[in-house]
Amino acid sequence: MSSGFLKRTEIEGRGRGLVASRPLKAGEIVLRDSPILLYSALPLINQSSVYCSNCFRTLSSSSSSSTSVVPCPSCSHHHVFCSQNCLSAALASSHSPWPCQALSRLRDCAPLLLEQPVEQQVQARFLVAAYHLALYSPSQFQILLSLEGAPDTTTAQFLHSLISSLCPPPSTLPVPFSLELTAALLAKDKHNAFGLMEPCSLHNSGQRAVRAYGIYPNASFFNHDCLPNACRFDYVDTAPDHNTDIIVRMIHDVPQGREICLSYFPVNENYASRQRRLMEDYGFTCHCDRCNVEANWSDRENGDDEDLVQEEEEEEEELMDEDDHDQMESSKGQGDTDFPHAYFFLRYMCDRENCWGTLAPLPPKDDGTASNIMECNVCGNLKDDQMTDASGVEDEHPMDD
Ligand SMILES: C[S@@+](CC[C@H](N)C(=O)[O-])C[C@H]1O[C@@H](n2cnc3c(N)ncnc32)[C@H](O)[C@@H]1O
Repeated sequence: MSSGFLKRTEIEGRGRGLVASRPLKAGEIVLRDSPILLYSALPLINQSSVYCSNCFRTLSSSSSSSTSVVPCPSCSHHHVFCSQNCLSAALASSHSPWPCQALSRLRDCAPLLLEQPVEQQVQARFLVAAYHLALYSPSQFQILLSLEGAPDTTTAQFLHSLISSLCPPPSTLPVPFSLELTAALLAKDKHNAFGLMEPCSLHNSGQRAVRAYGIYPNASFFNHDCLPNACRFDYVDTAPDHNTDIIVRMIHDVPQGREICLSYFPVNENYASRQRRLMEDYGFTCHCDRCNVEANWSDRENGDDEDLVQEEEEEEEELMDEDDHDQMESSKGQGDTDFPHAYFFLRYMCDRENCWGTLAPLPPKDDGTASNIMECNVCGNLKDDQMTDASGVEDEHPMDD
């Protein structure tokens, strides 16, 4: 991929990545990407459908309980749509006869699958969607196969045998249906899927679930950094069209040639939790600047002293606690180059309770000056950037160069 903003290149120890083709400004939109594949993140059987099965918009509470919701004529309440248009679009693509029947068979004839954690049921949904993509758009299926992710046939065995016995893809599949292919697909999904979150208002606790997952052909090349310089936004419920596109905006200025990275999860997690997650979910050890600093913190501050961690406190421990913040404060005195994240947290982390979203400025104004309005990529909150003056001129800060 090469655009006016980003160039794809090989990066030592990280595979392919995206670097700035020219100096990039805070707030600039560097990528707008449409999914090649979208699938629900809900269990196979869920009583009340909250989202349209085509566009994944939230069904309004009035429409979800009334006749204005349009059900699939074959599987009825299992797949409902926000409009006749969405139903027609789905019947001609993602919810055509084979995926509709395959999901029905998995729901009705695989009691063992329904006993598995939701994660595995969602993987079954992904496989149906991926095999359907092979039938429906072989070229996009090839793009999916070209993404990063090494197959693991052991973990794929259970789902592969279910699909081959209950709902094998039609013989017109352009690639041989095999355990190896199923394993490869699951690996692509694990390393590359982006979650489209449910609306913030559904949960006050800050624990937001994912409503759907998408595979985005260009955004899949962003590598991870625990102090990202860009973040992604989605507007599933508010965008008038292409509502499942994701938009990546710069958090702050970066020079030409700098790698552009996202954080694969909220930036407030502590070192031990981040490293665990990156290894388990993405198969790598992070050596970013923030990790290099935090690797030298004591075990206690990093949250990996098992004697101190009670089972029931685990979730809380995964977030940065007061000790971490004390470490930040003391390290800050050693110079900003040793510890840029105190500045990052202050300026770019949403301060709304339990949000933990990242803030990026709105796109620059027409005359090129930076916007002083910051938008949170989780709760959508807009706030004035205290560190940009009214004319859009920013304070000098350590993350620009
Ligand atoms: C979404 S893909 C990113 C693009 C990928 N590098 C590629 O070549 O297609 C995620 C995978 O990239 C690699 N990766 C991402 N960030 C990394 C980092 N900071 N250090 C090492 N590897 C990284 C890991 O293999 C991870 O599973």
